[in-house]
Amino acid sequence: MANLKLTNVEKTYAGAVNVLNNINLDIKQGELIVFVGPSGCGKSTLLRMIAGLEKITGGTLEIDGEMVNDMPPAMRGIAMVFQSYALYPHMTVRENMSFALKIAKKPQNEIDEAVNRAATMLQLDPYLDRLPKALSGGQRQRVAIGRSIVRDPKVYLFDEPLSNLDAALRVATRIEIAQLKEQMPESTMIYVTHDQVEAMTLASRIVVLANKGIAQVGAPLELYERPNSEFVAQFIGSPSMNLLPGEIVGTGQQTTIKMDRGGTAVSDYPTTDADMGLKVNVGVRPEDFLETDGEHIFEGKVNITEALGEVTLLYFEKQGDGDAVIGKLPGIHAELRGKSVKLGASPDKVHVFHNGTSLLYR
Ligand SMILES: Nc1ncnc2c1ncn2[C@@H]1O[C@H](COP(=O)(O)OP(=O)(O)OP(=O)(O)O)[C@@H](O)[C@H]1O
Repeated sequence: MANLKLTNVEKTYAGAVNVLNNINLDIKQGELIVFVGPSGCGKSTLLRMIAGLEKITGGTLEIDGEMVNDMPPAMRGIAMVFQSYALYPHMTVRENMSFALKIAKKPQNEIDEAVNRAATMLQLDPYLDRLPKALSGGQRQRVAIGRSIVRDPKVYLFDEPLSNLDAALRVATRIEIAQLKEQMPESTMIYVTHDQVEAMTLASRIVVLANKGIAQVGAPLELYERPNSEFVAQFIGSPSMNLLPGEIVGTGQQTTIKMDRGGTAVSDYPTTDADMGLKVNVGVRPEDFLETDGEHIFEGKVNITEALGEVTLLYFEKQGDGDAVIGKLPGIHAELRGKSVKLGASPDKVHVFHNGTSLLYR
């Protein structure tokens, strides 16, 4: 099992298309690292460079201290699970899972043992003699994962493994992957996804990629609670964090912000005298808004309500050229539609950004 170290990794595709720069990342044995970011930011490119399927055009990749930039994929001890499963259609589940070990000329008893162990881990025992076409999408993906487990790789790479599954199967398979990780605490995994919930629930650390580089790396709740920029703040969490313009009018351990559209926000972000008058964006997650009669951060008319059962989403009438504000209140609040509502938030839930950067990370 393995530690990975990426130092100043860079990717420029043929034709001088530069897609990644200055990627510095230490991945420790046993971590499950999730790469997230907008479409086209280079998540798959980075994963494929680690796998050896794509040339690293600058910087170094080390696995357990050894530079592997020019090492062929098969020598890296890496197994990759693809979104498309890539199973052999004419082979049974057992044959699919045995294939790599057969090619490596392992003794039959060793192959059987590895396949049976992986099948049990993935609850595939009843399907070992079936062909892939006789399996559900979730079962096929489990076979694809099983095929990598039998090889006992140093590093598992997952490229959006659940994106071909329907919503219910996604959840079930996500939980299976979490359980699998628990059964293999020593294994290092890197996982690419578009799905927020997968990133939040599976990752030991999330790497947010944007603008050809790493925007922030941290534990899921660290990114949720202390995003370093408006970009990360709005990328992590759904619906996105609201950003509302204002000006700093009080500094110290707590910061007071006069909101451009009326009201006042108080944040636990500390500031100094030098910050007086600074133009900022106040960030509040929809779920952190509280209805208030007192001092409000935002006041607006509710255009639409969406009752999801446990919560109601409030979509406010758009004000100025900013994004429409969204609130998420516990319970059912259809009665708020068309009403004017005042919202506040606890100071520990009020984020403050200047020029896109969090005041905590200046
Ligand atoms: N072979 C290639 N030649 C040139 N450019 C490429 C090549 N492959 C990918 N790119 C470009 O590199 C960038 C990153 O692509 P990549 O597939 O890594 O992004 P991604 O974050 O995985 O995207 P998505 O979330 O949409 O899958 C894109 O702008 C893409 O057009």
